[in-house]
Amino acid sequence: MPTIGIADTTFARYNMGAAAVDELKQRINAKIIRVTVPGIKDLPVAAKKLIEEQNCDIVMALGMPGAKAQDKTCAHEASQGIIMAQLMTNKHIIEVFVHEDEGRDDKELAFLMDSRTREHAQNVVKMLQSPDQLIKEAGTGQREGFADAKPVGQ
Ligand SMILES: Cc1nc2c(=O)[nH]c(=O)nc-2n(C[C@H](O)[C@H](O)[C@H](O)CO)c1C
Repeated sequence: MPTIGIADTTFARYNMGAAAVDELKQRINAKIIRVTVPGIKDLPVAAKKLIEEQNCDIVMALGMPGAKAQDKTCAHEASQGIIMAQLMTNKHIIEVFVHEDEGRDDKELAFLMDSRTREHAQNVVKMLQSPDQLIKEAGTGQREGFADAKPVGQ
């Protein structure tokens, strides 16, 4: 049975961790370990600890960069930390960020935070259980949250 780590934040305006746990529980028999940290810059070490101290096979790092310029910088820094944590542990940390200004209003933002989280949870299940399914989907313009893009040149 795989162990899946979920790290989310209190800064986010939607309970992304709850959505991830709910989606995973419907789709896979796994041990799920969840932690919540204040913000996205706290996610890299939270994910690394889930892997190294809690033996997680894969981690979802869930967060919401705000709309201000300093939030965008913060998101870039957090992403770099998450990539570094992946390279240090040789495990995937699926970064699920929804920028606050991706939604036209609160309703669309909530929809996007829920749907992107759930679709990435489905990706995690595929990565663990059926990586061949991802190969079948290669180049098909998959997008998490909003509608998929159309593939070109085939
Ligand atoms: C400027 C800023 N922006 C965000 C953000 O957009 N999203 C988020 O989740 N957290 C933000 N934070 C908080 C940091 O990620 C972090 O929690 C604190 O610096 C404490 O380590 C900060 C400081």
